[in-house]
Amino acid sequence: MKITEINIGKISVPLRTPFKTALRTVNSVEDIIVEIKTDTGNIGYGEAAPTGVITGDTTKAIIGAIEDHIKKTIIGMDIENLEEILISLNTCVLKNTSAKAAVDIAIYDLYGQLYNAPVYKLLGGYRKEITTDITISVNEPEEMAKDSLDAINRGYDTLKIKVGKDSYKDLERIKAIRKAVGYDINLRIDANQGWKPKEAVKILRSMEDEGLNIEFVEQPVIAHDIEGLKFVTDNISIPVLADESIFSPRDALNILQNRAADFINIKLMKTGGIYNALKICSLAQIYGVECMIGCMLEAKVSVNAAVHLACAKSIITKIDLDGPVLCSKDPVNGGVIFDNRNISVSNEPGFGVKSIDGLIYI
Ligand SMILES: C[C@H](N)C(=O)N[C@H](CCC(=O)O)C(=O)O
Ligand SMILES: [Mg+2]
Repeated sequence: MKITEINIGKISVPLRTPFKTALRTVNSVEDIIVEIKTDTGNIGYGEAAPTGVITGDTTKAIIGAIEDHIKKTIIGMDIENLEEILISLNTCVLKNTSAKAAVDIAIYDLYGQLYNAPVYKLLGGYRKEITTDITISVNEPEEMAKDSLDAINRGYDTLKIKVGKDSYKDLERIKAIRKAVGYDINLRIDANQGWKPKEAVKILRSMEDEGLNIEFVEQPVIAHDIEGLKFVTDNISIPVLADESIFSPRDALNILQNRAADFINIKLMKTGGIYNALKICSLAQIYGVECMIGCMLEAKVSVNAAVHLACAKSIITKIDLDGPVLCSKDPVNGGVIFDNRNISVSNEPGFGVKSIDGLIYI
């Protein structure tokens, strides 16, 4: 099964409500779709999210990396030689993890089709169903409490609450949400780098003192400040999850060796796809550190791949794959099935994506 063609397209999917974090406000998913064709007539699909503020990857940079570097490197290669393709993909251009993720996902899709097996089975086949949380955007406390109740009415029992913007309001935000939802609902918080280390410790200790029962805090401080991250981890009881601080397996190893965080958030857009995500899973397993699988604002093509990875690996114990359910519609035909918070894989070969509505080729 040889790669003959790589096509690039765009999708635009409006969100149900604006997505707001300490880093950005977004109204729609505007992602790049990669379609890889082979001499056997098989098609593999991948997706890249241009989350410039986190990955540095803009729409044009993603297209440029694929057009100028990746295409000429992997066209003609045989899907049977998975390792060779993925090493070539990862070395033909530095960084550009979102472009690499889209291509890596399409390659794994084809690899599954080649062996007529769903990817989660090829990678470990640990389970067939997972349960995702849902994100509550950062807003005024009352609005966040209302959004939290709406999410519970949609069937979610774990809320990932965005904080870190106008941080003097963060304690009030969590108090308002806890009061509204009660103590049977699981609350995790994500500051998206919004706090300074000492500020983070102060805010999180007051949440502890108020008995707000937070499952974990995600990325309290700026991504490059690993010492600051460790300071927070060492000075609060709430577990700390590293997100923007970890892109590569090397980043993960550094955090693991320094015990700078309690958990790791793996996102395919940061790792450059499944190939490097698997290495992070292995490192985390060695250190006994559980992982979350997360996503950017992504539709179901790349989230589909993340679901397969999560179903394959036991070290992934926390799921934040709510991209598709934040969207007002699902343009992807085939693939994993979302039933509110429950997501299940099917036995279709590869990732099972059949077609994508509204795909505009560029
Ligand atoms: C969508 C997901 N639940 C999430 O919150 N991801 C963010 C980054 C998303 C973005 O800005 O596109 C995160 O975990 O930091
Ligand atoms: Mg995060």
